[in-house]
Amino acid sequence: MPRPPEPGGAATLHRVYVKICGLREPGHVAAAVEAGADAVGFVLTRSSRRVTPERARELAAAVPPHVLTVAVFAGESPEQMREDALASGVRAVQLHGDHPHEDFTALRDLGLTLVRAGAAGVDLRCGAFDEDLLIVDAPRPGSGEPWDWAAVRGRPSGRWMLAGGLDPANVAGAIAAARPWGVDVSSGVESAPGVKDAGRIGEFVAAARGAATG
Ligand SMILES: O=C(O)c1ccccc1NCC(=O)[C@H](O)[C@H](O)COP(=O)(O)O
Repeated sequence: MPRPPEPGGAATLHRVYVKICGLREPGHVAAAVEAGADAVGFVLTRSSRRVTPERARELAAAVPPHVLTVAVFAGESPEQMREDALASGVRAVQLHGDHPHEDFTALRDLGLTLVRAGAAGVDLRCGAFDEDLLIVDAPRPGSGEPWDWAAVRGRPSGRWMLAGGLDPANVAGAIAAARPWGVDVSSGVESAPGVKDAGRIGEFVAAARGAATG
């Protein structure tokens, strides 16, 4: 199973992992890859950013193996997620919201990287649901709404990404405030709701890479 790199130790400065989410166009996927993103996300759930599994497969096919391709779900059944994940050919699935531990267990045999995502009230231990990565997000995913990132500093453990209202201008400060292992963004790299912007994608990755976390 593909696994992302280990998080840095307590006193180790490490390269921040960067995921760009909600991509719908080949040019924006290429921009994310070119900028040096570690992961790209395709939303396969109810959203203005939704793509079909077939479209996700087309987009994922152009992504080199060192970049993780992620299908994002929220509330679908394990059967539906299995079907759509396999149809899209991604290497990771992200379960957003109130999915129970059993849903992760039901997907484990697919051999994909499992990502659990939720607001700061969820269990903040990465691996608590047998997932490989954790995203700590705003209450409304994909809304672009900032929240009190510093409030979670020191609380999540393992490979965890900060998300929710990040953009090229604030991501370095958010990293300094929360000290995450990685960051995830969607709205903050768009020029209009649901419309990605190649320039902002590049700026976001550069700003996140310019920050260090320990
Ligand atoms: O992006 C969406 O539209 C979405 C809809 C439903 C569930 C999850 C969704 N996105 C998940 C993500 O990983 C986003 O990148 C994350 O919520 C951050 O979004 P934003 O605040 O817009 O940067």
